[in-house]
Amino acid sequence: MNIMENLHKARVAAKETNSSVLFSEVTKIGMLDPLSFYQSGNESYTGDRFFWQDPKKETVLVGIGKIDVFQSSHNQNRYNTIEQRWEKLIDHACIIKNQDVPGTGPLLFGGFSFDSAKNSSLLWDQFGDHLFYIPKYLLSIIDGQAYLTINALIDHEDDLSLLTESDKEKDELLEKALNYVEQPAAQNELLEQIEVCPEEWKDTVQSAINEIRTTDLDKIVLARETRLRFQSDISPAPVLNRLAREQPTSFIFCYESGSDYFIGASPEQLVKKNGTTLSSACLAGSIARGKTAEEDDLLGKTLLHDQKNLIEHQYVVSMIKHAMETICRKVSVPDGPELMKTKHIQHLYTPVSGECTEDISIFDCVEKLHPTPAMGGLPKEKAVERIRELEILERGFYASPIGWTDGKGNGEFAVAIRSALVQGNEASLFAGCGIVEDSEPESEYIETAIKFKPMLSALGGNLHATS
Ligand SMILES: C=C(O[C@H]1C=CC=C(C(=O)O)[C@@H]1O)C(=O)O
Ligand SMILES: [Mg+2]
Repeated sequence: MNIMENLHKARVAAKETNSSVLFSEVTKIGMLDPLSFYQSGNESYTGDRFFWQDPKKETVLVGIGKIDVFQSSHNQNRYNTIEQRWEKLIDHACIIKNQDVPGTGPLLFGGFSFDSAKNSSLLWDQFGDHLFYIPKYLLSIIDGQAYLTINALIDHEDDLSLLTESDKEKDELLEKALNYVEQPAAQNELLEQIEVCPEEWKDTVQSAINEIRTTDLDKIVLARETRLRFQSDISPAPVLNRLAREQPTSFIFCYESGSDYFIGASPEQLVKKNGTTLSSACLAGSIARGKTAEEDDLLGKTLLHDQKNLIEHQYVVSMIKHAMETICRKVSVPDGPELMKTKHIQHLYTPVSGECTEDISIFDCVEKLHPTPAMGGLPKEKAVERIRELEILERGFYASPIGWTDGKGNGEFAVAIRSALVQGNEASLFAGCGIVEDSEPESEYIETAIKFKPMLSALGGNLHATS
């Protein structure tokens, strides 16, 4: 069946179902630099793009344009609402592809705010409670092979020549990407760097420690903000470039919405779903990198045996293991943590895997897992409630699930830490840390200062002021 026949079929289906039908066509293409493709949308699609790269670079996704948006400022039942809307579209979708490769074809990309019960502020007004969109053009590089998807929503009255135009535009974007010559990024002077209320933050940490010692609260993650102001607007591509270079083992993401974008390099996976195979990661407990290999090694060994950090980590392992057991037939967790090292910091890390039952969706997994005690605390509800009351910043999408799912329900979500919200020439950076009984405000403060470094470095901020 050729494309026109398929489109015709989609239009008939739209009439029958009395709703728009998702049309998706995938083509295998030659290798393309994902950042060049991202840049090819500079002129026409700023505000409507996303970038995603997993640590192993098995899945690299670039979305340009959007054909449908799932967004709300407030929603009690957000995971289920999105899942149902996506399933309904997929059920009637008209998908043309030769091979069933995860991450190609119809795809929903986006994220949630940390806490849907927190009143949303002006800072995050472009994102809301949750924001997902289906890209118009999607470049997927899956296990080293590139694919280009065109998506469209077809109504029964649509003029099908619209798609011929999209096809032409796709070729123009590809052509631009292939000929893209990277210019050296112009120097963007940092004018101001403000740490938001550091002393108050330390006081809050101290009162949280007291609360942990005297109540049933075991752990709470408290975050703080650093605000940067530059001479001129901060473009996403050079920042992505630096993140990809400096944090190659992290999830690199950028999510544009209108005039703002949310960008980061997170070392933490929330969940990956491939068929019924699930994986998740426990990442909590931190120490600095050493200046020499010996010092680094010593710091790593210290972390692996430090009681405070092991307890901080163990709360995360127990919760994730338990959450996975509610949706999986089988869950595997190694006996003890290993080290995960990134450029600026090392963490205790325990991977978790499992086989879920057929009826479980990736949104069910996200709902069960978010927020883990690496982002919220323990007990979960109490910790989230206290974060809502104690923190002066608005987390928005910071420390929240961000990622993708495809038409088969495969997908992956990372936890959006080591991240910044960029608005014109300003950026808000966020970093938090797990407070437990034996925490000390000053060392937790230093830990958050280290966690700002990946974004400070990628944006060109001043590293010395916070180290
Ligand atoms: C909340 C953050 O880090 C979490 C992830 C790894 C280690 C953490 C810690 O040791 O406190 C945090 O739980 C952040 O980077 O903003
Ligand atoms: Mg910590």
